[in-house]
Amino acid sequence: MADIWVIDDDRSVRFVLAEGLREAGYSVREFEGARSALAALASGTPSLVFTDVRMPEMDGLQLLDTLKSRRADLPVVVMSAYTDIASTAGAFKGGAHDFLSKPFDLDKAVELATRALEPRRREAPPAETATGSEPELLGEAPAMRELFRAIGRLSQAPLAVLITGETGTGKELVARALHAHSPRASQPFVALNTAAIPSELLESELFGHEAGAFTGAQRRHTGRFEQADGGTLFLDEIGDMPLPLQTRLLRVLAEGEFFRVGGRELIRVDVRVIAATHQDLESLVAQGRFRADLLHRLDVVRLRMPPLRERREDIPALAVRFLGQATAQLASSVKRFEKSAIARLQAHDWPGNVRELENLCWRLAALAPGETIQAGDLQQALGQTSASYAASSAQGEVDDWESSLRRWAARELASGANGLYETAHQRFEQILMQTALDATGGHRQLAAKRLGLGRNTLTRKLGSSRQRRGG
Ligand SMILES: Nc1ncnc2c1ncn2[C@@H]1O[C@H](COP(=O)(O)OP(=O)(O)OP(=O)(O)O)[C@@H](O)[C@H]1O
Repeated sequence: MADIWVIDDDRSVRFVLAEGLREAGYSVREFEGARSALAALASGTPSLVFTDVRMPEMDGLQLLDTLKSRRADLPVVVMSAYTDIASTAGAFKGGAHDFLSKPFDLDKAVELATRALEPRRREAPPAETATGSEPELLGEAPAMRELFRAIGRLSQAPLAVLITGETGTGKELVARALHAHSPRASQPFVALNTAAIPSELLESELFGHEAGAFTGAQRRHTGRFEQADGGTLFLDEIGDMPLPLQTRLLRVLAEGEFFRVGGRELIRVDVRVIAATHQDLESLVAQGRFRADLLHRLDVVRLRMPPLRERREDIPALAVRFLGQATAQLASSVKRFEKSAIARLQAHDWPGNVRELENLCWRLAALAPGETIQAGDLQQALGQTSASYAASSAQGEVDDWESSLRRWAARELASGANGLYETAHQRFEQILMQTALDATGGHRQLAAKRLGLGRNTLTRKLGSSRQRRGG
């Protein structure tokens, strides 16, 4: 009979789990710490281990390490109340069979044991240690805990992942977390928002172009695939990709090689692709707007981000975090939410999800008059943010670059950079001018008109921008 060991310093957890497993017909031994379990290894070996993480004498991840060094094929289930990605990924990295977040459902735990004791399937290859800064995904709701567990597990296998969810639910953050905890963590993470780039430029953004490949292509440009070589490419809003490009993408994903636009050199890359969408790709396939074979290739594993209104219990912690960050970064006076304000936030429906909440907190940090924020202070601000999200999905894009800019500025400031204004301003002008020129086929007068600039101003700005770039 399978012998299961349960290791936990918390007597009640140990008791409940052991009893549940015994009732299911397993023989169970209980240990209150890692040392006694290790000592018992001398006289017998378990078929499966459940271990807690935080225990006084030796922590569960260390125990996992020791157990794995002695019996690499022993399935170990790590249990913890700490379901942040660092813990779950730490467990999976250490070779855990699974991660059980506390408090757990006993039936689920028993079912997990049954599955763990089935003949072993092929496991993901061992991973290197992840490095780099970790995005902080907050969430205590069951769906988020489940998601963190999935991220921990998936980060070790280079599978394609499709992340679905409404705008602002954290899809990009999840993609970043998958990368940061993967063996590719020290390699680049490159993101491309398909919806934010004019379709005629998308191909060269993805695959790069040679100088002279088309009007406006003065010099060679490496595409995002090349930039992401060895790392992860995050393709956001994949449902907006034009069909011809879908065909090209599919081929590149299958073959791992491509030509730059206008190029003859075959480029080989090793890129893990993570795609995201707020659209229903199945219905796009049914309408003939998305290739079914591309969907299958991208959708090896699907992660669904719950909208914020489905996890209202997470709203207080998110709001407090965002308000704290915003006041710190704006160097404004410390502010806090009154209970009534938190209740008001929890009652709101958040069409713009976490991003809307984040934007609201920035607005409050900048504008709320007092040190405490009350329900009444929220009424107007909430009306404004939600109306803008509900009004049009295009607004989402505007907010998208605004929050990217904010993140960039905060990151630069945190790393001690100076002269941000000039750098950002130059990039801003350059991007606007180049995009307008591309959209008008290089016609300066028309581009100037579309931007609302005089032709001479545009020419002057283009000249100084070229000079700066040494062109
Ligand atoms: N669980 C979370 N914890 C902390 N911050 C979060 C969380 N989810 C989202 N955010 C924050 O909310 C904002 C929006 O997240 P993100 O850009 O990842 O959403 P998205 O789903 O990719 O949006 P879109 O579909 O519009 O591109 C970001 O600033 C992100 O940091």
